[in-house]
Amino acid sequence: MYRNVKYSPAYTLVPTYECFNRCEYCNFRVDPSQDAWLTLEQAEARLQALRGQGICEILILSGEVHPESKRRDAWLERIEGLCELAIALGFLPHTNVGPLKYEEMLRLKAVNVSMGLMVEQVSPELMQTVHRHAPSKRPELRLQQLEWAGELQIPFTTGLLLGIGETEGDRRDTLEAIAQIHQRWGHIQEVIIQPYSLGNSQILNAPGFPLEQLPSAIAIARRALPDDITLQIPPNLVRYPDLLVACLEAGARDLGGICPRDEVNPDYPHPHLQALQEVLSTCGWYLYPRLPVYPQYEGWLNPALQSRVQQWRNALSLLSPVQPNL
Ligand SMILES: O=c1nc2n(C[C@H](O)[C@H](O)[C@H](O)CO)c3cc(O)ccc3cc-2c(=O)[nH]1
Ligand SMILES: C[C@H]1O[C@@H](n2cnc3c(N)ncnc32)[C@H](O)[C@@H]1O
Ligand code: MET
Ligand code: SF4
Repeated sequence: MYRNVKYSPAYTLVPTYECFNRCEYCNFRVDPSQDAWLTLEQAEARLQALRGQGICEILILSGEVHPESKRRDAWLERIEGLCELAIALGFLPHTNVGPLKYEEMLRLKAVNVSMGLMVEQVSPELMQTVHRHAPSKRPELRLQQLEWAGELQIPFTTGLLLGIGETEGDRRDTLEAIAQIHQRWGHIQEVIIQPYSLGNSQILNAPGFPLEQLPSAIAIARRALPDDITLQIPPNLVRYPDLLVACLEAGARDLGGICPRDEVNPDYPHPHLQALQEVLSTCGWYLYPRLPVYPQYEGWLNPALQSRVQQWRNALSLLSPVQPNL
C-alpha cells in the first residue's frame, strides 16, 4: 500500500531582487535600485520556452519596494503584468511578494490561483535580532495579511521559518495564531515548515536549523493545526532520504514547488524528480503532481481562472489516470 505525497511542478519568476528589508538570513536580496526589474518581454521569452514541459505553477517571488515609495505602484503593476502574462500563456500564478496593502491584495487576487506569505515566527523579540532591519517582518503585519487573505477568499500558503532564534514556545504561538485565523476563514491550504539554511550571501553568521529536529517539529505542527491544512517541506533543504521519509511519517504531505532553481536558497538545488520519485517509492511513498490551488478552493476564483484550472485538472488526469483527487 502506497501513501501519497504531492509536489507542484513550478518555475519561479523574480520581478526584482531589490528589497528595502534586510532579513539577516536572506540570500536573495540586493539593495534598492541596484537591480534591473524583470521586463514583460524577458519574462515572455522564458515562459514561451517552458511550454509543453508539464510545468503548471509560476511562482512570483519578489524583493520589496517600501510601501510609501513612489516606485511602489510601478512595482505592483509589474507583478500584476507578470501574472497576467503567465495566465495568457497557460500557466497558473502563485504570488509571494511580501505584505501588501488591502487594495493591492484585492488586485492580485484577480490574477492568482493562490497567494502566500510566511508568518516566519510571531515572537516580537526577533525584531531586535534577525529582523532588526526588516519592518515587513512585524508579526502583527503578517497576521493581518493572513486575515485579509481570508476575508478576500484567497487560497493561501503560509509557514514557519525554524531556527532563527525562536523558542519552542514561540513556535507553538505561531502555529496557534495560524490555526485561529484559519478557523475564522478556512483559507489556509498549506503551512510550510521551513528550516533556516545557511547560504553564501547572508549577513547572519549562524548554523542552519538542526535538521534532525525537523520530524519532531513537524509532529508538533501536525497536532497544532487543523486537519484540512497540508504540511509542506522543501526537499532541497531536507537533503537526506531517511530524514525526508521521517518528515513524511511525522505528518508532512507536500514537497512544494519543485523548480529548476530555488531562488531563496540558491545554494541548495532541488533533487532530480526521477531520483526523488525512486527514493520515495522504495520507502512506500508515491509522489505525484498537484496544482497550485487545492480543489476545495476552486470556487473562490473568478470564472476565467476557474476555467484555466479546469483545463489543467483535465490534463493532469489524462497524464496519470490512476491518481485520484488532484
Ligand atoms: O522554491 C521555493 N518555493 C517557495 N514557495 C513556493 C511554494 O512551495 C508553492 O508555490 C506553493 O506550494 C503553491 O503551490 C513559497 C510559497 C509561499 O507562498 C511562501 C513561501 C515559499 C517559499 C519558497 C521557497 O523558499 N522556495
Ligand atoms: C520566501 C521565504 O523563504 C524563507 N527564507 C529566507 N531565507 C531563508 C534561508 N536562508 N533558509 C531558509 N528559508 C529562507 C523565508 O521564510 C521567506 O519568507
Ligand atoms: C526571498 S523572500 C520573498 C518574499 C518576501 N520578500 C518575504 O520575505 O516575505
Ligand atoms: S527574506 Fe524577503 S523581505 Fe527579507 S530581505 Fe529577503 S527578500 Fe527581503
